[in-house]
Amino acid sequence: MSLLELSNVGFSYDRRSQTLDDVSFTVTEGRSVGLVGESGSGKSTILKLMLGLSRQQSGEITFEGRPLDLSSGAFMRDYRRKVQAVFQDPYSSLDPRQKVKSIISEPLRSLKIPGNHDQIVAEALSAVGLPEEALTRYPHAFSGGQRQRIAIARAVAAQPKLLLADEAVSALDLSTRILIVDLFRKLSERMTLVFVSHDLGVVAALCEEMVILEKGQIVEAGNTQDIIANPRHPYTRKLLESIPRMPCAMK
Ligand SMILES: Nc1ncnc2c1ncn2[C@@H]1O[C@H](COP(=O)(O)OP(=O)(O)OP(=O)(O)O)[C@@H](O)[C@H]1O
Repeated sequence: MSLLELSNVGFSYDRRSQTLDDVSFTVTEGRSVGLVGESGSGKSTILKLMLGLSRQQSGEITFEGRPLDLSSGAFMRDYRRKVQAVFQDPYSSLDPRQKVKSIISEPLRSLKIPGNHDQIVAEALSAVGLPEEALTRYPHAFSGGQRQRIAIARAVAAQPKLLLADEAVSALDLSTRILIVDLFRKLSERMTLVFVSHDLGVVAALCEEMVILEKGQIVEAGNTQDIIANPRHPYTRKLLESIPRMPCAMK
């Protein structure tokens, strides 16, 4: 079943240059998708549109068959519950004045999610592999990798259907990156993952499908193994040649 679908999406920040041009792809429920491209190719812009933070100038984005209705508070509340995101920088994405328990439970409060929040937070913490003692500490007491685990726990606490990750392992050192990629892989068994990265190696190790973006246009999309085995576009071949060796070994 199609969970999220972009159809002929066009977007420009200044109307002089086209940031996204006729972008179409489908995120199928249960199938992890990697969005790959070099810096400036438009990956974060796609994510921004997917999150409803900006509106495309042409084309359509649908979730569960319904167009995103950014003007409807009720639609967006429901959407935010179902679609959560993790970003690149685990240092700036967590409020330093709040304890971990409050950080992870924030979406539960703001989205008015019913149930025992303490229990939901404990489950989210355990899902990301952090001990219970973490709840009473502040973000500064944690390493970059642990902070990213806290950000992931916050994103999964509301049990979203779709988890969007924007360069979520790029700021981490290599050994930590491998552990966090592994965590995303485990989570992708429970929810659909869209993983944005400039690193095709990480995406190839993690995602069942890939969308390759060059200068705001999709140049290739499909099953990851097929694309790796038989890249059709020169840009895909170029990205494949630049794969660092270690992330490939994670498979
Ligand atoms: N707020 C903005 N205002 C104007 N132009 C922008 C803005 N944000 C991004 N851009 C431009 O849009 C293009 C796509 O940027 P985007 O951040 O989506 O790419 P990206 O593939 O995610 O790159 P990176 O990995 O470096 O973030 C770039 O040319 C960028 O300079």
